[in-house]
Amino acid sequence: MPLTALNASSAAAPLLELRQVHLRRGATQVFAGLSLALAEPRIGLIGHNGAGKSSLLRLLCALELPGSGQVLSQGQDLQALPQGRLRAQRVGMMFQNPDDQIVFPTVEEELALGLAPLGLPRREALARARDFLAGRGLAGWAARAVGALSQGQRQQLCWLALLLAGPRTLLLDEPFASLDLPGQARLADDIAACDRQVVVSTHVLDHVRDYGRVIWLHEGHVRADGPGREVCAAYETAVARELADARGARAGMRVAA
Ligand SMILES: Nc1ncnc2c1ncn2[C@@H]1O[C@H](COP(=O)(O)OP(=O)(O)OP(=O)(O)O)[C@@H](O)[C@H]1O
Repeated sequence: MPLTALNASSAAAPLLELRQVHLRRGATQVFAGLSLALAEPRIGLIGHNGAGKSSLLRLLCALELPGSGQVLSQGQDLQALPQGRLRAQRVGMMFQNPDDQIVFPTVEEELALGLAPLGLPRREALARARDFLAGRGLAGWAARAVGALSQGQRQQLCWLALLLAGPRTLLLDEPFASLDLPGQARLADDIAACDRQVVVSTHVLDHVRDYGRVIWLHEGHVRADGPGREVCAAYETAVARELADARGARAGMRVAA
């Protein structure tokens, strides 16, 4: 689906929506009444460590269930959708740690897993996986053992698996973290060319600065929400102020001592 169509359909119901969501993880109340409608084709998520970015992504693909409130996919409660095909076609996630995502021993098998919701015979799913790799100049990867890939290569595999599976919304949790510079550029190009909704959590603001929408989470609340350039600039200003205050406080303590 072209991005323009994504935009047009967003006028009806957002692809994903949180309504008054409360979420507790362990001893931490992560969200207390968070509401968000996610309709734009590209959305960035930024904020300090522990702000709630991963928790939000996990809610959006039903890996975490809210204590109260609702997570909706095109107006339907995500929890009420049967696990498997229907849910897999709506939303998929690329994890921060590839080892949380990869389950099969070889690259082609891992890629074929993403096609399982289509109900293809195993042989055909594997053939499609190989074709997909060949189309990206990676034919030699097909039979490679996942355990013999580097961290960055495993992260790349996770992205390829999600891309091949092709849900309507792709949730990417710090997807650039282990990639070398060419890998980061390739992923950025892939995201730019992708005809799906993509939500990216990152600490590298340049990866989302040009997005139409960036959400800055702070301690489980939305601190700013708007065009990427404005929200990233506001975040950078706040971080600079925090650093200056902390340095000032340390200098004050040294003078007092
Ligand atoms: N598995 C867990 N069990 C208990 N609490 C957790 C768990 N994972 C995260 N939390 C808590 O939930 C809160 C939000 O964490 P989350 O991982 O969503 O933040 P984040 O913004 O993705 O952080 P980072 O930038 O470090 O990845 C934090 O206070 C964290 O301590």
